Amino acid sequence: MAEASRTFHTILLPSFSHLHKAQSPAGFTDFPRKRCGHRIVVHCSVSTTNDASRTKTTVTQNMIPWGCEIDSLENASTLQKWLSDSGLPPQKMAIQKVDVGERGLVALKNIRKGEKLLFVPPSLVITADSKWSCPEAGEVLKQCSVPDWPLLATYLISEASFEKSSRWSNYISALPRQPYSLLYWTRAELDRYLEASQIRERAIERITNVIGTYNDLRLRIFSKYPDLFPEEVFNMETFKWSFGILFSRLVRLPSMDGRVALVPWADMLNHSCEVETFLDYDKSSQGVVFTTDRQYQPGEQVFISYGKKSNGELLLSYGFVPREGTNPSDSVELPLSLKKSDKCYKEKLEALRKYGLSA
Ligand SMILES: C[S@@+](CC[C@H](N)C(=O)[O-])C[C@H]1O[C@@H](n2cnc3c(N)ncnc32)[C@H](O)[C@@H]1O
Repeated sequence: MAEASRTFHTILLPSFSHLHKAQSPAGFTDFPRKRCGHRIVVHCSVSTTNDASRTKTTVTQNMIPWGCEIDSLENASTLQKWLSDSGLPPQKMAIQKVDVGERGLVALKNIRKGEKLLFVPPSLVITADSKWSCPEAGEVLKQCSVPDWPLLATYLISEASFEKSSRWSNYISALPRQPYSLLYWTRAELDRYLEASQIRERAIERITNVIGTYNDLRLRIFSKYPDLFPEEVFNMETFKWSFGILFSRLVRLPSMDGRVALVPWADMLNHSCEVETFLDYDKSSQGVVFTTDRQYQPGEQVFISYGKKSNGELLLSYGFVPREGTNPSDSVELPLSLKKSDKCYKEKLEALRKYGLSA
């Protein structure tokens, strides 16, 4: 979440361009053309065919056959049980329906200001080094030096397609089937609702980047290994989903050298503009934690900060806008231009520089 989406531009695009140059990556052809069995296949057509090695699920266009409704608690208790069975220590919070953000973490007990909460162990955190249910697919991406963002997007789809045989199945079942994201907005909606906003251009750029990233992966990798990356599973629709999940849930952990990670449980925390605390890896307790900057009574929703972002930036990455007048970090970008032919060019330039602006 916090700050992670900024890295999409700075990390993904420059390093991904090297994939273009890598016509024949080292070891590229050495991988066995092996099929990873028992995965769900996403069909965007009406079909009822059965295949011995794969469970085929027919879905209507634009529907992802995993996850749950964004406002549903249907898989929340299974997620909580799986997390505690897998090493999450007893928590002072639980997933509940909330007024701000559909689902969120709510205090079960008194929580003091300055208390460390969560303690999600590294074994429950998804990073670019997580083990693949289909190790051959992971090997191919690593050999091709695919950067973290597209690697994680592909990993998430791959694990989702393995359903119960993936170790993350309880986590993925509790993820929204369609995250709130500008990636799902049509061009007409962007033009209409973001008409006067700089965010419109950034949203179009982001959508273009996601489409470009998927097309690059398809061209350079998926088409060469169709058994590992079948198009019924790895397609534009599933990538829109996985990037929507990453934009709205990925965190950058400063104490882990800025690594990006999906942190189950911690990613149920919603954002408040009033709160200053954020998630990080705590070396002493060896888990992802945050330290409360206020006290909470039982029944109160607990928040973190996704960063000091404007309403537009929150909409761009997380698909929501805080209530009007509640975001002290809100700002708008005003493009300024100064012509050299302007009679007061020097004075205006000086005035701009004084406030840290350039012409
Ligand atoms: C990291 S997830 C938090 C958990 C999420 N509410 C859920 O049910 O899965 C981030 C998403 O939560 C929602 N969200 C977080 N903070 C919010 C807020 N202050 N107001 C409205 N929605 C919020 C947005 O949909 C955002 O994309």
